[in-house]
Amino acid sequence: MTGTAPMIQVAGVTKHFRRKTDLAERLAMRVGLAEEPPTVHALDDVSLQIAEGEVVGLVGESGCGKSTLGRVVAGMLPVTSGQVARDGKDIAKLKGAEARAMRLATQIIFQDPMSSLNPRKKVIDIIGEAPRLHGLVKRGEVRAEVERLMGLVGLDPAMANRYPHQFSGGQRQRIGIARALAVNPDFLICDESIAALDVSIQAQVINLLVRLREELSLTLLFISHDLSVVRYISDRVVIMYLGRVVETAPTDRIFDAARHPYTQALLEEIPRIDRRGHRFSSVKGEIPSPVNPPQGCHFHPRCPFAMDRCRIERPVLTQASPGHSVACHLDGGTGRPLSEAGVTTGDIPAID
Ligand SMILES: Nc1ncnc2c1ncn2[C@@H]1O[C@H](COP(=O)(O)OP(=O)(O)OP(=O)(O)O)[C@@H](O)[C@H]1O
Repeated sequence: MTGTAPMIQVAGVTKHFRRKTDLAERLAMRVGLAEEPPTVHALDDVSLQIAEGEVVGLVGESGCGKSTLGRVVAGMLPVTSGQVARDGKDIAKLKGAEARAMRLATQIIFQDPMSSLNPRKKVIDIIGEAPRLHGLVKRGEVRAEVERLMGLVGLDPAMANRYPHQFSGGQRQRIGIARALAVNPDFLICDESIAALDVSIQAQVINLLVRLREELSLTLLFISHDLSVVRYISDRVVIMYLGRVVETAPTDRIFDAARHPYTQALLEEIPRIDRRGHRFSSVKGEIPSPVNPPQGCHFHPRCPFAMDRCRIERPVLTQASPGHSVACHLDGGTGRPLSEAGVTTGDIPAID
C-alpha cells in the first residue's frame, strides 16, 4: 500500500471493442462484401476512485459501460488507454504472486447465478473449489469451510450436497456470494447481481451484503441500472452515460441535490413515493449507439437544456462541492456554468 492511495483508482480509462459480428457478417467480410466492424466506445476517459471500506453504486442505462468498467477494475479486461490502480499500483504491471493476489482479492458476483453456477456440481464443490485450488484450505477442511461460508450467507449448511437447481433464485445468489467470499476478497463487484430477483428477495440480498460489508470490512462496487436499488447500500453513487462519468456524489446528495440533467431524469423515473419534488421530466429518447457517440456532451441530444457549447465541447468532471462532481456545462439546468461558480477539479493522486 502506498501512503494515502485510494484502494481503487481508475485514471483516464478508455476501452474500445470491435463491435460483435454474427456469422453472416464475418463471411461477408471474408469475401470482401462487408467492411470491418466499427469500434464500440465502451469507456471514454473514465476516472474515479474507491476508498477502502466504501460502497460505491455505479448507475446508468443499459449499454453505458457499467459492466465493462467493472471488468476493467477487476483486471479481467485490458484497457485501451489509461490506468487502473489497486492500492497505488498499476494492476497491468503486477506480475506473478502479486497479480494472483490481486485477482483473488477482487471478486465479481454476476447477475444470473444459474448461468455462472455449474449445474452438474454440488454446492460443496462450487464453493469449495477455489479455496482448495489456491491452497487456502486443506483437503480435509473443505467441508467445514464450505459449511461456515454457507452459514455466513444465510444458507443451511445441511444443503451442501445439493445441486444449484434445488435452490431458489435468491438462494442461488447467496451461493454465488459464498463462492466469491471463499477466497477471502476485500473488494466485491456486484454486477446487476440482484436485478433478476423479486423485489422482496432483492431487499434480502442487499441486507445480506450490508451485513457482510460490516462483518468482513468489504469494499463494494455495486452496479445497477436502477438508482433506487443502489440507494440503500451505497455511500456514494457514480452516474454513467454512454461511456462517461457524468456525476458522482455521496448518496444523499445524489437524491437531494443532483445537478446533472441526466441524473435528475433518472430520479424522475423512481416511483413518486420515493422522490422529493424534483423538477425535471424523465429522460426522453434512446441512448445513442456507442459506435458513433455524439460530439461534445454525449447527453446533449436528449438534454432539455442543451446549448450550442454542449454540442461541441466535452464537459469536464468538475467538483461542485466536496465529494460532488458534475460533468455539465450548466449548473443543474439553471444556465449558470459550473466553471463560473468557482469550482475546481479534484486532485487525483499519482499511480506508481
Ligand atoms: N466483448 C465485447 N465486444 C464488443 N462489444 C462489447 C463487448 N462487451 C461490451 N460491449 C459493448 O460495449 C458497450 C458497453 O457494454 P456494457 O456491457 O459495459 O454496458 P452496461 O452498462 O453494463 O450494459 P447492461 O446494463 O446492458 O449490462 C455496449 O455497446 C456493448 O455492446
